[in-house]
Amino acid sequence: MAPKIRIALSSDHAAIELRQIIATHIAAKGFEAVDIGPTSPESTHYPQHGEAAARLVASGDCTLGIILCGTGQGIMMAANKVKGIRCGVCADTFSAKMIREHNDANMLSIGARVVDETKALQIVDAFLGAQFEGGRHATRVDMIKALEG
Ligand SMILES: O=C(CO)[C@H](O)[C@H](O)COP(=O)(O)O
Repeated sequence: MAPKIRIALSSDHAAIELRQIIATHIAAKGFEAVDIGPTSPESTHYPQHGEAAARLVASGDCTLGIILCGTGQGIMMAANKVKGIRCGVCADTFSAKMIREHNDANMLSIGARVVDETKALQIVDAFLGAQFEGGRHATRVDMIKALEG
């Protein structure tokens, strides 16, 4: 049997419940959910959680990552500071599909205060179900990589 694709998950306090729902959802779909928390509802700082998930992806420990905060924006900004990470915030399924197909995104960010559970799971499915198309998009992704220095 092929090893399960490992998906890193993290969030801040604004998205704990939704993150856990997503972890259960993707595990039911056959992925390995590597949920690194937090589990406490205490207020915390999204940069550290974004970085932690991003490092799992950048190191190759996990293939993809899904991160959440209130808007999805701050944790996305933090994750994108880690070399090798291409993370987009999505509030719709079209964008979630396109960041994989055109941008070769390896992380998805979702705002738990922006979308409801149903939409969030649709976004996750769109992201995980899409594949990078390569071709002309590879040229552009290489240009993004070149900006990393
Ligand atoms: O969305 C976020 C970052 O982009 C955070 O979840 C949000 O800023 C947290 O706010 P608060 O401390 O008021 O719960």
